Amino acid sequence: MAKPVSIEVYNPSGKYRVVSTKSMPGTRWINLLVEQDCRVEICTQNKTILSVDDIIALIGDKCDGVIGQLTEDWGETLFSALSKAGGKAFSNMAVGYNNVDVNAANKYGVAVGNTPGVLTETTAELAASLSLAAARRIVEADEFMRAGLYEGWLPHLFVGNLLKGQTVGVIGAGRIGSAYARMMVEGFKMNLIYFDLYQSTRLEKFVTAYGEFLKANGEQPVTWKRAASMDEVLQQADLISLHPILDKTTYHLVNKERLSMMKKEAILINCSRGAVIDEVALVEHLKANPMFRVGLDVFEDEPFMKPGLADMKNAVVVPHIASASKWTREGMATLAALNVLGKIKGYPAWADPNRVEPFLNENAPPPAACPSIVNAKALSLPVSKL
Ligand SMILES: NC(=O)C1=CN([C@@H]2O[C@H](COP(=O)(O)OP(=O)(O)OC[C@H]3O[C@@H](n4cnc5c(N)ncnc54)[C@H](O)[C@@H]3O)[C@@H](O)[C@H]2O)C=CC1
Ligand SMILES: O=C(O)C(=O)CO
Repeated sequence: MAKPVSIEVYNPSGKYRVVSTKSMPGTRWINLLVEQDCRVEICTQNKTILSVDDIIALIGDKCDGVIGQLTEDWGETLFSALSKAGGKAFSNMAVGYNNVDVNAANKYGVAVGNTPGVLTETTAELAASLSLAAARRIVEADEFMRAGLYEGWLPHLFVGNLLKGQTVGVIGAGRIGSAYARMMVEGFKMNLIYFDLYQSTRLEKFVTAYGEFLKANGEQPVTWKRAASMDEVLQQADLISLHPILDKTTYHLVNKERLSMMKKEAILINCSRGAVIDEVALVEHLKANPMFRVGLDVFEDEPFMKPGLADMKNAVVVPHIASASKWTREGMATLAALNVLGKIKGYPAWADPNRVEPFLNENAPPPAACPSIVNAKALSLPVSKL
């Protein structure tokens, strides 16, 4: 028997019961649910990662939909419990949904939502921040200052890498990878090499146009290349940022062998999922190659780091904060709530989850649609017109 979990309730007499496994930023998401006759229950348990048992207790006997977090294990057990409680909708408050067994959700007819778009630039900005922090050794230099070790300017003090004119490599040039590529190309005049399963025509056009602009102004133009393999990116780039989804094909994509292909002074950034890198191999590589640097927002066994990583001066590490801006986190909460609400109300799935702006406009009611349902096709859900 699962233990009871503490909750906060909004609109106790609401017809539909929607549970959020965590308190989420902003109030718009709560208001939107309450206005549509939902009773909203928010888990207030003082525990960062809820177990499957905790969530079963939250779902209870009657639950129409759940908003959950990327730290939770949404598999057969939870979808079966949600379905038994009459639930038809779940949304991750995240764009990544590698914590969700979508096949299990399909089996129980539960729609699975995610939150694309609203975090694209925020996440890309953190990847860019880590790139600069690693290239210019900002964390090491900060620690040095605070330790009272600075005795005056020196020609060799904290010499790092200049990005201008170097090559940025992007693996996974989807929404976030493309946004990051544009920032680094335009902001730092870097050349681009990318690898993705699909061609990113818009990104290529952007770099071409910027290159022409630079040339017309008497500057060295930037260039782009779509690599035929990921290895080509690893071998040629000076700064590499990982932005694929995590699935079977991207698990340990960067392993010992691939690390050894990279330039000795390369920089590797990961704001996707920790398991895209073999973190044990990475620690060994950092030890053997002091000029190689990494910037990591995500880790293989979050919240833990593999032994030795915390001691590495050539690693900048932050706790999975890439989407952590106020506007983005409030928007993620809104999209997640609207995914669940839309399914409960029988609304169609939004036709283009890359264009979710209408749901984020606080001055107008959101469209009568679910912003992003990843298994809409598998469940044969109707699709809205834009
Ligand atoms: N650190 C953080 O806080 C955040 C992490 N993320 C992670 O970033 C991921 C990407 O997000 P979006 O850009 O919005 O998704 P997206 O779906 O637009 O982009 C993912 C890209 O990866 C490509 N891809 C898939 N398998 C690949 C492979 N084997 N090799 C190379 N490319 C491959 C896809 O074709 C796609 O273009 C999310 O799935 C999530 O895991 C997203 C937001 C915040
Ligand atoms: O959205 C995601 O996938 C995250 O990792 C957190 O924003």
